[in-house]
Amino acid sequence: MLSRLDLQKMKHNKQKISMITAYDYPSAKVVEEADVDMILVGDSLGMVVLGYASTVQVTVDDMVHHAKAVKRGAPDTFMVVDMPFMSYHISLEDSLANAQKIFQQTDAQAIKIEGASTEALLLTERLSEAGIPVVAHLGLTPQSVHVLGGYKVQGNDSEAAEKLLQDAKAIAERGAIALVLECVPKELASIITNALTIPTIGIGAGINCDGQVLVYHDILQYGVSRVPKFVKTYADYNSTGIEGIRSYVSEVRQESFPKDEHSFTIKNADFLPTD
Ligand SMILES: Nc1nc(=O)c2c([nH]1)NC[C@@H]1CN(c3ccc(C(=O)N[C@@H](CCC(=O)O)C(=O)O)cc3)CN21
Ligand SMILES: CC(C)C(=O)C(=O)O
Ligand SMILES: [Mg+2]
Repeated sequence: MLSRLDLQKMKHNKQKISMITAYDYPSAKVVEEADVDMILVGDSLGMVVLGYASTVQVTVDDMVHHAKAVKRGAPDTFMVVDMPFMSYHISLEDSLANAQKIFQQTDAQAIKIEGASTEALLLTERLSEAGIPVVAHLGLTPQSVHVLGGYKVQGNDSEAAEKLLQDAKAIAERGAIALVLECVPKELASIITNALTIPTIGIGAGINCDGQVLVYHDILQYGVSRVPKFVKTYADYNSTGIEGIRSYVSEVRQESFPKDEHSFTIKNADFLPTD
């Protein structure tokens, strides 16, 4: 399994890091089989697999429940788990306890927190000191969607771009092992990537990040209807899945399923009860 040192080495050697989300046992098995470098149990699970309108409703218990299933499906892959909305902004004590719960109960390799707020910076330092690796997440931070006013590209003017760079440096200084950059112009993501010794993992942040992350269901077109501009889909599960299920339904109706090969036969017909 990857370690923090391997991540830095990969950046140094310009070896790109692949990351994908997974939310349950089967998706984790598929992802580990496909040899991805890192798994993210993202709080996007609230939208993608629970059907919420945003990630704001997701709880610590939701994250633990899903991450445990992911670990069972992908025991040998580096697993990062998102800390959900408001689980690290009430008090430092609560934040540490929530991080401990997620890290210990799920057997994760790192936790991820959004933003560079006072709380996020302090927590990153305290968790790193305590032995819990932290992945940072800047740019579009979906837990703040109601403050940002939508899922929009960030760092578009000189002031916002400068703040993003300073935030990235600050969170790296506090000990973050990697930085997810979401929906940032590729030129700015490139500058931030060059300014840091820790790897950047982009989602909608261009080719010059040290790695890329996408949502499992976006890559496979699985249960999602509209996908963001930065997504490339590599399979079409919606079509093949619906097609397969339609065939099943139709064969049940036509009595062409099940056939003998899907059925059991009794060894001695004398044992059959009479009605
Ligand atoms: N399925 C899925 N994929 C994701 O990548 C994802 C989620 N869900 N849920 C949590 C967040 C939300 N994300 C999103 C959602 C929408 C856009 C989006 O529609 N962006 C516009 C650009 C808007 C603008 O700046 O004008 C786009 O057209 O892509 C971006 C990120 C990323 N995350
Ligand atoms: C989109 C990625 C970076 C994420 O945080 C998530 O899936 O929750
Ligand atoms: Mg997330």
